[in-house]
Amino acid sequence: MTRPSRSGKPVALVTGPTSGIGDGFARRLASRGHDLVLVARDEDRLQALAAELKDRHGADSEVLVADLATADGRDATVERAAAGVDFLVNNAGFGTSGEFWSADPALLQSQLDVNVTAVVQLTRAALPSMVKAASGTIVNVASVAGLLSGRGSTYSASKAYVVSLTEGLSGGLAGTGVRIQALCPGFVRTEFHQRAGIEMSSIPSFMYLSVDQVVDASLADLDKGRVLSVPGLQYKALTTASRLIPRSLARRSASSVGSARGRT
Ligand SMILES: NC(=O)C1=CN([C@@H]2O[C@H](COP(=O)(O)OP(=O)(O)OC[C@H]3O[C@@H](n4cnc5c(N)ncnc54)[C@H](OP(=O)(O)O)[C@@H]3O)[C@@H](O)[C@H]2O)C=CC1
Ligand SMILES: N[C@@H](C=O)C(=O)O
Repeated sequence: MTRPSRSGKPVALVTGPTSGIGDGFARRLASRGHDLVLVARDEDRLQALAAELKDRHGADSEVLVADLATADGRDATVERAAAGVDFLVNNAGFGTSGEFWSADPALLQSQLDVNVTAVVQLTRAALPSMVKAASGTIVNVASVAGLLSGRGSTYSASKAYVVSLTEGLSGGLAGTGVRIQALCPGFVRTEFHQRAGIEMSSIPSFMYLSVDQVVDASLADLDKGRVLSVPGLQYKALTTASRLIPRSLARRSASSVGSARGRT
C-alpha cells in the first residue's frame, strides 16, 4: 500500500475524468473499492462526478482543478501524485484539427504539455512510493495512433512517445511489483473528436469502441501482465498486420483509414 486515503481505501488518481475514457476509469475504479483523486479543468463536472461516486460506490474523492497544459496545474498534480497513490491513470489528452503548418504554435505546445509532459511528470512523481511499497499500477492512455504512423503529426507523435516511455519503463520496473501499461485504443465514442473538430462521418461504426470496452480490456490486460493493451479485435488485427507489412504500406493504409489530413 502506498498512501491510503483517510478512509483507508487505496487511492486512484485519474486525469481527465470529466468525460470519456477517464470518466469510465474513475467509475470502474470506484466500483472496485478505490477512493479517487479527480484532476481536470471543469470544476462543476468534477464535483458532480465526485458526488455520484460517493452515492453509488461510497468512494471519497479529492477534486483537483488543474489545467495540465500549465506548469502550475502540473505542479499541483505532481505534488499530490508524489504524496502517494496506488493507481495512476494518465488519461487527459486531446487532438486538434487543421494542418500542422497552419496550427497555432501555442496550441501545439499545450498538446505536447498535456499529452506528454504531464504523463512524464506524473509517472515520475508517482513511482517512488509505488516502488517502495512494491505495489502500484500506472495506465498511460496512448492510442493506436501511437503505433501506426501516417495519422496526423503531433498527436500521433505524442502518443508514440507515451508508448515508448511506457514500454521502456516496463523493463526497469520488472520485479518491483509495480505494473505499467500503455493503453492504445482506436476510435472511441467520447467528446474527443468533437472537441478537436475532427470530421468523423466517414468512419464506419464497426471501427468504434465503447468506453466500457476500453476499460475492460485495460484491466484484463493488466491482470495478464500485458504492457501494451490494444482493445478490440479489429484493432488487434490492424496493429498486428501493420507490423508484418512494409512500413511504407502501413503508413499509406493508416492514412486512408484514419484520414491523415485535417488533423495535427
Ligand atoms: N476518443 C478516442 O477515439 C481516443 C482517445 N484516446 C485518448 O484517450 C484519452 C481520453 O480521451 P477521451 O476520453 O476520448 O476524450 P474526452 O475529450 O472525452 O476527454 C478528455 C479529458 O481530458 C481532460 N483534459 C483535456 N485537456 C486538459 C487539460 N489541459 N488539463 C486537464 N485535463 C484536460 C478533459 O477534462 P476538462 O475539459 O474538464 O479539463 C476530459 O476529462 C486522451 O489521452 C486521448 O488522446 C486514445 C485513443 C482514441
Ligand atoms: N483514435 C483517436 C485518438 O487517438 C483518433 O485518432 O481519432
